[in-house]
Amino acid sequence: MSAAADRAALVRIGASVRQRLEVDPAVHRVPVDEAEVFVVGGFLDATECAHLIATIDRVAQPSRTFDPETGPRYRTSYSGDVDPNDSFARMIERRLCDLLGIDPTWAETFQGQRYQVGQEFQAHYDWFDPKTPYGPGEIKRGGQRSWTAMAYLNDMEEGGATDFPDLHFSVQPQAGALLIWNNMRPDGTPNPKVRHAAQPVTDGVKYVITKWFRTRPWG
Ligand SMILES: O=C(O)CCC(=O)C(=O)O
Ligand SMILES: [Fe+2]
Repeated sequence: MSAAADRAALVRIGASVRQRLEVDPAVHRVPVDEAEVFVVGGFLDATECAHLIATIDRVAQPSRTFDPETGPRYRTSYSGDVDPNDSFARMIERRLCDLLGIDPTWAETFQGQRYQVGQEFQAHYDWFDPKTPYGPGEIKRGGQRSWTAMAYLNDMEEGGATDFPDLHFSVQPQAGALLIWNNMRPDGTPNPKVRHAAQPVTDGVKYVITKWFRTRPWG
């Protein structure tokens, strides 16, 4: 797959998801100019959040990152992949993929993540940099990460926000809310403005579940 073909595919997936989300009355666009960010309140109900939290507690291990250069404090949360054959996870996956209009085979397995007091995920991009040692391999295996969808599984009154420093906004976790953003610009190139961080948790435990969509079938 050539870089140009991938870029054209990223333009297409950017446009198709944008058009679908913009006409969905449950979806709200975050008013920022330099990136496409959407929120959906109540995407998951309380029972679904509780079920996913229990799943994360079963699979969570100290988080890893792709980049071996990152320091020890870079991603201190615990995370783990949700069993892709779990029927409950598949039901949530179908709902999410239907919302975005992307086939589930184009997305990575759900990753659950848990942050205890003091834990964080420092500022990063979800898109792959082809200049890193792991970038070309990932891009070969399903292509660039196009959209990210992340659901909060519990409320946090303070601490643990998802912060987009270059877009000047942050989102405080609310149980069941879904945050969706395009990692690319509409022209299919990586968006330098979508850098984001999970700020340190100051009280309680934060749980999220994330799905990263690619450019073509993954895996
Ligand atoms: O936990 C958050 O608020 C952000 C998580 C994140 O950036 C990711 O999973 O890629
Ligand atoms: Fe991220």
